[in-house]
Amino acid sequence: MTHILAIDQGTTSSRAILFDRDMQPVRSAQQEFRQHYPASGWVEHDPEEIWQTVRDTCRDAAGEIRVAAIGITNQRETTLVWDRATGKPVCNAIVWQDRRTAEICARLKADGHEALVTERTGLLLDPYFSATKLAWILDKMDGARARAEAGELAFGTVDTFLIWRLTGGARHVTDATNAARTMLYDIKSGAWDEDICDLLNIPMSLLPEVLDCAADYGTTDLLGGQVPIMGVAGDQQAATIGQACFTPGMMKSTYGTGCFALLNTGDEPVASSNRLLTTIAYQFGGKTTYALEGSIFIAGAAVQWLRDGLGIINDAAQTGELAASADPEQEVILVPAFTGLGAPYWDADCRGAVFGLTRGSGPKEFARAALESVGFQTRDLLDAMQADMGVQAKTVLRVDGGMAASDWTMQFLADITGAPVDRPTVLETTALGAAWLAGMQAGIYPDQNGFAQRWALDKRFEVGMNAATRDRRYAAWQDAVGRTLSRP
Ligand SMILES: Nc1ncnc2c1ncn2[C@@H]1O[C@H](COP(=O)(O)OP(=O)(O)O)[C@@H](O)[C@H]1O
Ligand SMILES: O=P(O)(O)OC[C@H](O)CO
Repeated sequence: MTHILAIDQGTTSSRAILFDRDMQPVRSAQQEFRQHYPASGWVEHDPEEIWQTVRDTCRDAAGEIRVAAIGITNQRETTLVWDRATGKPVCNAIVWQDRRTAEICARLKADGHEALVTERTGLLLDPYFSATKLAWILDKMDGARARAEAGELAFGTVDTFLIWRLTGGARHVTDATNAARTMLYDIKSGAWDEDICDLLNIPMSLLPEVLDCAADYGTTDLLGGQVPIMGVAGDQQAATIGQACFTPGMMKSTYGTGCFALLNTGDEPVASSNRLLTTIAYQFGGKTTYALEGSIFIAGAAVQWLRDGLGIINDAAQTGELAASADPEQEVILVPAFTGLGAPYWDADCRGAVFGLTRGSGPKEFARAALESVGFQTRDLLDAMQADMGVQAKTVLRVDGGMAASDWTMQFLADITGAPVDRPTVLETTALGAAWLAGMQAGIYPDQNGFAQRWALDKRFEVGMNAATRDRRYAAWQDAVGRTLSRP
């Protein structure tokens, strides 16, 4: 038995990818599931659909092959609460993109609590993170608080929920990277924070045990026999691992529904002065490595909007060609604040805007504006990282995720950031990271150095745009954002 199964439970789909002894993906299965938008700014997933799609894709990907170990990576922050006796969720999962707790966050900020939260968790007081979503569930779901106080309920991010289901309720666990995204976890001491739990009235009995990224997470009979779960990391941290960003100063950016850039900062957490997040990159053998993270809520989702909202493309892959044929004289700018803006603005209330429209603006210009918005937003993050870290930040950017397949977008990214962009041969780095954690723990895959040496370049995008054009275009973006923010 030398195959490793990686579960990648993402925002729009669940994937299972089988890796062979040489860490090559050999089989995969993917299922999309429904997005529920019950009110403006609300986003939910049905936990049973998450579970069913994971279960089915795992069985499809594994087929008859006997799996040595399972690694799990997942959309982070998304919040679930379930009954310990029945495993039944008390309500839909509240997704990371959901802004329903903006008011709770505003109130906590007004009461002066943000400094403590940031000091302990490395995060900002924003609805993005699990803590206020969990508080909302306890407050709003009938009887939830009483049941929580009686010890009947369990909280978890998606990894925890999946492990609970996979192990038949035997394990209530998470890993340090997922814990770091709850806004309830002290990333320096490595423990749940009593003060923040008190502040939000969250009983600590709800919280899972926190383990290293490579550890014993229990076993599952899902694939027949008993298969151990041996690796867990939030998807952006798994991508950081999969991109082998193990040295301080190395940085990756993943382009899926959203975009998340992580810069390895080594053994010490770096507090950001530029509204980035301080987070855990990974934890091995009880030793924590930290990262600075910039989180953008809308990247590939802007392309989905071109397809599903505007109907100007049938397939994401058409966008690059359309953008390439856009009128070079027009400079349409899309600020895709569909669910507010993330780093470095953290404006939950603003909504998207388009600038620079003329009578000649059409699908091509919209397509280009959507792809460019991803580059502009990444530049915002890299500038913030540079300001926090000095010159170290503007090294090469390693990219991955579905949208990294777009050459046009990656070239614009290099042009507008002024830094080369490296795309590896394996774009499924998130799943690779999870597979490596499990395979390494199982003694099948190489150690950290051996794994890093296997990273292989597909294509480097060199900077092509001249500095004057770059500065002018970026200034136009900053102006457009300034006019979009709810509190300029
Ligand atoms: N060739 C492409 N050009 C532009 N965008 C693309 C391309 N291929 C995929 N995408 C976008 O990438 C996203 C899918 O990436 P993926 O990593 O699967 O996302 P997630 O894990 O968030 O579901 C979608 O939003 C899609 O619109
Ligand atoms: O599902 P993705 O790949 O868009 O990632 C979601 C992130 O983990 C949210 O923080």
